[in-house]
Amino acid sequence: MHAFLGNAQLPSTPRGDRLEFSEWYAEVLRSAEIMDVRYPVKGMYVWLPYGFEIRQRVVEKLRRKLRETGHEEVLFPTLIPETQLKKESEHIAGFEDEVYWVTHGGLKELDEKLALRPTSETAIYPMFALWIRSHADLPLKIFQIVNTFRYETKHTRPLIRMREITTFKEAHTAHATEEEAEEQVKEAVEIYSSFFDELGIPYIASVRPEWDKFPGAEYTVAFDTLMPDGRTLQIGTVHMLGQNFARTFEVTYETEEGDQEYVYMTCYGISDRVVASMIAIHGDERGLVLPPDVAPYQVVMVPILKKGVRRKILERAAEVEEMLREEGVRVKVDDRDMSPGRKFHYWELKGVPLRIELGARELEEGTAVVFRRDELERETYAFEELPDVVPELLEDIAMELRKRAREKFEKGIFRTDSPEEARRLVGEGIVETGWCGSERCGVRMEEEFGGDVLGTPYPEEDTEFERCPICGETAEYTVRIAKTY
Ligand SMILES: Nc1ncnc2c1ncn2[C@@H]1O[C@H](COS(=O)(=O)NC(=O)[C@@H](N)CS)[C@@H](O)[C@H]1O
Repeated sequence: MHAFLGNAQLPSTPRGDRLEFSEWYAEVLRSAEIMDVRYPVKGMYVWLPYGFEIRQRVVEKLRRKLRETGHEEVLFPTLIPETQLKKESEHIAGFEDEVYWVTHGGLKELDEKLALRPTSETAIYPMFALWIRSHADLPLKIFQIVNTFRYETKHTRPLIRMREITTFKEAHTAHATEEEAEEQVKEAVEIYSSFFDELGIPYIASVRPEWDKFPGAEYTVAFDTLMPDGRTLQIGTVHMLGQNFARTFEVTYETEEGDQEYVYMTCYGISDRVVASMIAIHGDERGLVLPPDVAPYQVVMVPILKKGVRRKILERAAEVEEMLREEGVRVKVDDRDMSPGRKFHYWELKGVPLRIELGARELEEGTAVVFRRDELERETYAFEELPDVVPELLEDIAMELRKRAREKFEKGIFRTDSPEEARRLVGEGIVETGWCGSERCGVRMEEEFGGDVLGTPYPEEDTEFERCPICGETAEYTVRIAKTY
C-alpha cells in the first residue's frame, strides 16, 4: 500500500475536551490515511484509499437498507436551472446564500445561470410531475448518493462541514395521502435508527423547532449524536414536505374517482457526517477503532519472524489467512520488512479490530495470540479454534463499541429545570429542560444557555418538567439544547 501521507504521529495527549478533540480528529484523518485535506479549495477534501473503502462499506450498508424497503436508486444531473431552483420560495430563501453558480460554458456566458445542487428537490420534483400520472404510480420512492455543494460560511471541517458534500444520500418519496407520507417518515426514522445502531453510533431524534426546520418542509425530524467535545452533530434528517413542493412543481395524480390531487412528499438525507461521527465516537488515543462491519481489514496478522523459523512462521500465517478467508473474514498478512512493534502501531492507528501475532513459541505450541483493538488486551487461542473464535470476537467487538458509545452518550445528557445549571451544562453535552413551546422562550433559551435548541423528543412524549425556565409558565414539552457543529 502506498504511504500517501508519510508516517504521521497522533498527538499522544489523551482525548478530552474540545481543543484536544479537534486536534485529535484532524490528526487521525491524516495519520490513518482517511482524507488528504491539502486540496486547494476550502471545504473540499480528497478521499484516500483506506478512508474511501470505509466510506464504500458504510454506503453499501445504507444502500442495502434502502433497497430492502422499496427505494429505487437513480442519478440526477448536478446542475439545476436558476428558475427551477428559485421556484419554491421558502426553499430558496433557505439556500440562496449557500448556492454555487455556473455562469459560463467555455467562453460563452450561459443565457441562464445553473446552480450546483445544494440538495436535489428542485431537480427531482419536475421529473416527479412527469413520472406520476395516477394513484397506480404511487408510492414513488427513490434515492441517490451523490455529491452536493453548499457555500458554507461557518468553519469548514473534513466530513463534518464541507463545501462539497461527497457522500450525500438523499431519498425522495411521493404518496397519495398524508397518512401514507406520515408512515414513510416513520419508515425513514426506522431505517436511520437501524443504520446508526449497526455502526454503534448513539443518537437522539428530535423534531426541530419551527425556526430551524428544512426550508420548505412541514416539519423536520433530526438525528443528533454527541461528539467527544460535548457538541452535537446532526447526522441525519427526515423531512415531511406535505404538499408544499407538489403545489410548486404541479406534482399531481389522478385519484380513483378521476380527480387531480397533489401528492404528499417526504425527503431524508444522510451525509459523510456518519463517517465523521463513527471515527470520533469509537476512536481512542491510539487512533481509529472501526466497527468490524465496515473495516477494510477485520484481522491483520503480524508474523514475529526469527532466524531459522521465518519460513515456517510465514507458512503458518498463510494457513491462518486461508482458514479465516474461508469464514468470510477480511484478513491481511503484514510481511513488510519492519519491526513488529511498528506494525502494531500502524494497524492500531488504522483501527483494525483484531490482530493475530504468530511467533516461534506459537508455532511450537500450535497457538496464536489475538489482540482486541477495542479492549487493548491479548488472548492466546489454539490454532484450530481460530475459524470459530475470530468471527465471534468480531461480533463481540461490534457490541462492545455500541455499548461503550451508548454509556458515554447517556452520561452526556443532563436533565435540569435550573437555568443556572442549564447554562453551565450546555457545551458539556445535551441539556433537557421544560419548555412552554413559544418561539420567544425557545430563542431566549438559546441566548441565555449559549446553545441551539435541537427540538422536542421524537416520537412525542409527555414532559416530566413542571415549568418553562424562561417564562415560568407550565412546561408543555421537554426541549433539548446543546452546542452544535
Ligand atoms: N456542509 C455539510 N457537510 C456535511 N454534511 C452536511 C452538510 N450540510 C448538511 N449535512 C448533512 O446532510 C444532511 C441532510 O441535509 S439537510 O439539509 O438537512 N436535508 C436535505 O438536504 C434534504 N434534501 C434531505 S435529503 C444533514 O442532516 C446533515 O447531516
